[in-house]
Amino acid sequence: MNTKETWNRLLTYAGQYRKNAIWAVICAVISVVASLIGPLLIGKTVDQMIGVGKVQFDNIRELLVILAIVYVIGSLFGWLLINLTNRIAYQTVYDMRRELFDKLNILPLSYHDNHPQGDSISRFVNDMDAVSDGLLQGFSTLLTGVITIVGALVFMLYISPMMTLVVLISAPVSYYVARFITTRSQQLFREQATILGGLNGYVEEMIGGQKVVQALQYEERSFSEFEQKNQALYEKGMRSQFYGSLSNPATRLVNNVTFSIIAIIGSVAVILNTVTAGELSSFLIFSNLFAKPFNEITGVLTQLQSATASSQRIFSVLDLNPEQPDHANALQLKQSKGTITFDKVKFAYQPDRPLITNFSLVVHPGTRIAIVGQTGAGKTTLVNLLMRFYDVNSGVIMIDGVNINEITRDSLRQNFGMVLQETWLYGASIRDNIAYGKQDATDEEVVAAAKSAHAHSFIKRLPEGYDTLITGAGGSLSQGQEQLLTIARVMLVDPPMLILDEATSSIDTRTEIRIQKAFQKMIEGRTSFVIAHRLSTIREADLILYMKNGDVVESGSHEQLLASGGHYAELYNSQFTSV
Ligand SMILES: Nc1ncnc2c1ncn2[C@@H]1O[C@H](COP(=O)(O)OP(=O)(O)OP(=O)(O)O)[C@@H](O)[C@H]1O
Repeated sequence: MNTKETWNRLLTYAGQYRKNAIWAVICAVISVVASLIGPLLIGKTVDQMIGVGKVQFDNIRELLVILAIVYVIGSLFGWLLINLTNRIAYQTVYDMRRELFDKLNILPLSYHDNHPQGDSISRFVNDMDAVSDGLLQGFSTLLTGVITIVGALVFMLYISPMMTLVVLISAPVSYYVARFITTRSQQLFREQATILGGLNGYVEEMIGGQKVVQALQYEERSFSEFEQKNQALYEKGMRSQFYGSLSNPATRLVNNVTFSIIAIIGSVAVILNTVTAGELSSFLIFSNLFAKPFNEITGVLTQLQSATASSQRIFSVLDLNPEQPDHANALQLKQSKGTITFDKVKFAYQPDRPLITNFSLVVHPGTRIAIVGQTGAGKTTLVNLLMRFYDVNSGVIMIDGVNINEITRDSLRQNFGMVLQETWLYGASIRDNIAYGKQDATDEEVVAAAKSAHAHSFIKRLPEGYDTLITGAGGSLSQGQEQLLTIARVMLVDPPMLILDEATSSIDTRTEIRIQKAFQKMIEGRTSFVIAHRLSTIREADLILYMKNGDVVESGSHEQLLASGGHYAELYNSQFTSV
């Protein structure tokens, strides 16, 4: 999307607030015209003081009153203009944020799998800010700037075309001096932003990995790497600020020289009676008013460029294809019986890298299935397909004999309870976290679910009990406790089928026993898929699927698979027999 298309699109958002925009233009015109009438009145006032003893006090009083009124009106409309542009900018960004959030919710999971979270967050926060700043500054500065330049030029031409010529010659000089400096400083600012980004990333990594940093005694190296980046940022920051600080004084110098030249030429013109002293005063003020917006517009251009780049990043997400919507006649899956059929399923994340090549299986209600296999074997992929986070390339997956592609995604997912290794809790009370899948749950139901999940006793010991607030990342809860809460969450919804991912990381023995008990209780009577890491879970499963390179290469009970002496037996012998 090029710059023009981007701005057209951005303005269609702002265009919804056309009424405000029209009022903003009217306010800009009035405030600028008031600021231009001011110097004319000042000139006229000066001309009322013709010489010693020849001062027209009555006229001066009248002119000064009018001048005061004009300036008050100008300020009032200037203030209204700022408020209106604020409103347009914030409403536009409000709409874009809403649309982006909505979009992130309906994008296929492949988007989230393939894009770093930080990048999506940055589009949400930094890019939105850049757009809002661009609109805010761009709109008012460009509008008032352009009207001021045109207005001041007209008034200057009216007073003295010759002096106007001098101003017109100096304006480009001032503009190019400013541009020369800002181009250099912008380049440095960009480099500074890149270094800053790197530094942020580094600090984020180091804070996130503090445990590992300390465990591997990486602190000193980490500090010296930080020091290097910090030093680079300091140097670049100083240089960019140095260049940035040159722009204003340099252009002011050019403007002051012009001002002096005009003053000299103007004084001669006054002596020669071609202009009055008052007109010269007006002209000098106009020449200042004329030069000012050039600098401001140059400054705003950078902001507009950054707003353009940010809008493009936002629009590129908004333009992505959302998840294929449900079929118009898609069925609502009520309470499933729990029969699942995979029939000749083929799937690949990337067309040129086939993963699941031909998978068929019939799972009867209440079957406990353990999925085992090396890392990257495709265990999570199987889950992704069951939940329709991804759709199969060919073949079908059926639930109670119905193709899952013919079922609404919401009702399909409601039939599965999922407990993953990476627990997800959000910033709310423990009660709200448990009730996340059933908003209207009563307190009794929440407590009952927590009890079934063996979470009640630890929750009760917390000072605030069920009202304990969870901070974003789980706060002070242990990993095992977090998992118990997610189990309680699933218990509350009471789905007919389950997908569980057993934690591989070490959890204290007592919590681990609790989790196992909770898992066992949850699994009772339900069709369940467990990505299994514990021997007990695997042994107790009705069916073990051994996956390798995306395919199920062996399936059967523990005894059957051991007896066949294949991959599973090898895994069992290498991992579990020594325990
Ligand atoms: N979103 C994705 N896009 C592309 N390739 C992917 C994606 N997710 C997984 N893969 C690839 O598919 C293969 C199977 O991955 P999967 O996550 O299913 O393995 P897994 O058995 O669950 O592994 P682990 O035990 O480590 O979690 C891997 O080679 C992985 O790199």
